[in-house]
Amino acid sequence: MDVFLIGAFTSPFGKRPEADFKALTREAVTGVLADAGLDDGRAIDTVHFANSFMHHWGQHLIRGNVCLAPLVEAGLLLRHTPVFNVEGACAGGSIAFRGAVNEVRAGSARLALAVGVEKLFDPDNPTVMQQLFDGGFDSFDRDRWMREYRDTAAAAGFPYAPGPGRPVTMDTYAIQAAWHMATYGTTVEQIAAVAAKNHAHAVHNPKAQYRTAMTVEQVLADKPIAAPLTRAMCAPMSDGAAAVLVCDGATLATLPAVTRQRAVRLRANVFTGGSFRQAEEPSLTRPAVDRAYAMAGLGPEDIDVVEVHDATSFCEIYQTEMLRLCPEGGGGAFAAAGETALGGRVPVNPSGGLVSKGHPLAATGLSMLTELVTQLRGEAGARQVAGARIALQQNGGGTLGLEEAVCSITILERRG
Ligand SMILES: CC(=O)CC(=O)SCCNC(=O)CCNC(=O)[C@H](O)C(C)(C)COP(=O)(O)OP(=O)(O)OC[C@H]1O[C@@H](n2cnc3c(N)ncnc32)[C@H](O)[C@@H]1OP(=O)(O)O
Repeated sequence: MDVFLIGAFTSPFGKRPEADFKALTREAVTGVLADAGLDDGRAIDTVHFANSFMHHWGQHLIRGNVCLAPLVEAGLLLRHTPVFNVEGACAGGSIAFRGAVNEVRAGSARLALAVGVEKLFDPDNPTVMQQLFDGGFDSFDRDRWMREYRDTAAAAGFPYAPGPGRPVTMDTYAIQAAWHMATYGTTVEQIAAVAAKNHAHAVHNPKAQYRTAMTVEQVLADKPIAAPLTRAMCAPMSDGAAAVLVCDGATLATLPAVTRQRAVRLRANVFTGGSFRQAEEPSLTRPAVDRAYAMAGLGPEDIDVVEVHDATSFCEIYQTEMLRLCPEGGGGAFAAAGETALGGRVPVNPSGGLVSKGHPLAATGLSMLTELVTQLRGEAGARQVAGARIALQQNGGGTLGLEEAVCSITILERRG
């Protein structure tokens, strides 16, 4: 059954101590309804709600129900609308999207909403991310997995040394970056070129957390986080929310003409799950994207615009390889040659990516979809990819060993 994205919305991302979870949820839901041209959400049959960190702020269970209750009270959603709470770290929003899509496909909903809401920035506890991942990683035997890459990384001149002031996520990506440099000859300048490209893209994204262009030299000179990564190559701590509304073809036919015209078709949605053996295999992205290409009857050469999970700028290099947009090991040179910049062969992260746009975990996957829907509608203004018809999202979540625990690939197509 065809599934259509009829609304997509992302709140401004950033350090937003003024906005609590309910306020961010309201922003996302009212925003997506307005985007879809709906006066209210009373026709929504089901809501899938993603969050990872609300426990830190005192809300452990039924997180979405609590955040959505004021909207039910205000008459924006029907009483008794079911809410499904999901958690998938940085891919939580994509998991919520999958839930909404599956309900439409199964016929249990005609109109389904996916929402992701997150608050990471705590002025009273700036190391909250570090604490969460450190606790979780103990049970994943992190050191055993890091050892697999550590020797190669050391040979590249970047021996792993645990340090304060950063979460272990940045360490795992630093080690992978060093391994890539040693194995393929990728340079730190190429990683910095990816960061500089995304910071330049974010200048044109009014919702982005950081909208200041940076040169390669400025990126390299920024605060060291975990060698070879500097701060300007790392996703920041962010608050924000995003939402996507999906429906079936029969429902689409009943909606206002402007909503129908701006609707985007889902061509493929594939997930893969992590294992403890990832260090011995290609990333989760490779099997996921191969299935997605087969499902859509498309290949990498058909993709016009991409949003990838650049938790660090190194990740973008690796993911462009795993998505088959360039040869394995060639991601650094591909980016440095401008192929992934706006105006290049296949623009990647026109939104600015996680590094500049921000990375409020559970909202991230849905914000990527918002960007791609905006691009396919031709509404992205100064960051528009000319003639974009097919778009691809890659969103990773959590970490098992050294790679993600969840990978989501979504392919979207412009209608008409
Ligand atoms: C495993 C998965 O599930 C997959 C994943 O995605 S893992 C990723 C999950 N996210 C993370 O782990 C977050 C990683 N990032 C961090 O922990 C921190 O941002 C950091 C350690 C990299 C830097 O922390 P810090 O040094 O304390 O910097 P911070 O105080 O936040 O920022 C200071 C200034 O630097 C600048 N800055 C920070 N990050 C920046 C960035 N990415 N780009 C540009 N400028 C930046 C800003 O001017 C900022 O000023 P504001 O406070 O006004 O925003």
